[in-house]
Amino acid sequence: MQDILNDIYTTMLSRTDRGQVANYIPQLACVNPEQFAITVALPDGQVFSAGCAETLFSIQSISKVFTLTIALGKLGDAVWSRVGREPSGDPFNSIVQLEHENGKPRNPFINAGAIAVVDAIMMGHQPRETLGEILQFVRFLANDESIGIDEKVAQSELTTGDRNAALAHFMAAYGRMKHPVDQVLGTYFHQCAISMNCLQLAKAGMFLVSDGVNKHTGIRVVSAQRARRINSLMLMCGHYDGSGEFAYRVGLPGKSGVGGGILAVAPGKASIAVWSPGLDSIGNSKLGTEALEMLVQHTGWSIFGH
Ligand SMILES: NC(=O)CC[C@H](N)C(=O)O
Repeated sequence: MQDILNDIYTTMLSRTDRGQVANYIPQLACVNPEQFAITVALPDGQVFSAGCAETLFSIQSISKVFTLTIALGKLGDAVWSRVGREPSGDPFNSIVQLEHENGKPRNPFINAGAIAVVDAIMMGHQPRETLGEILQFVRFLANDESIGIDEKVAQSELTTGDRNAALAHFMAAYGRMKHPVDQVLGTYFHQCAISMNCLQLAKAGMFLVSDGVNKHTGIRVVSAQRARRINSLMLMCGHYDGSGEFAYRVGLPGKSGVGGGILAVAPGKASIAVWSPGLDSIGNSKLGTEALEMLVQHTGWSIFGH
């Protein structure tokens, strides 16, 4: 495995077109696009990495996997009265479907859906408490108490977050927000600003590899059925309007973020985190996707076969 990762790393180093860093969040625009990291965590406890796997980055929308998991734990199937489970085929920050579909977001991974999920898990609490809960859950998943929030990134998004504010207010107009919009948005921006490295992220994904049990800690996080369902949502919706392309090229459940990270799950085999800040036109990590494509070619881990 180490040889495969070294090979991927060397290939990625040679790439000249690395995509564009997200520039609509000024703090993310400052990140050096030359960086690349990959970590593969196996259920037997082995962890392999190449590149700067200990460098922290903004997990952004990857956090939506963790908040969905919390929401399912708190609300069970009632989550699905707040968000749907279908791919949107539209960009992550799109508003168009909301008007046609009664203010109900298509899925929990587009921005509107993730904002609705945060509103659902707040349950009358203040943003600080909800954020504490999210952070605690991520630390528990990764078995790492050092994980925190990059306040600069959160503030940067807060001051440029008109688009997300529009989504939240639009949903509120349909009576779909139970908490003040500014509180929900503040919580959402901070959850997206969680900083992790590839090592931590791969470990946090372990519970989705082995039917809901994190084999590194031996703790059951969710039921096997729930893990399977989260994986299928990641496969269908985790890369927005690029989900079909990602399934075609990589064939694994995956969730991307505009910080350039991707968490991918090879059920029964491995949890994989990749990071390269440059994005493709859809907002998914360009080299991250390429690296995962190489990895499945070498390992045969695609859920669709070799
Ligand atoms: N795709 C993403 O990672 C988007 C998350 C980002 N925080 C936003 O709301 O725009």
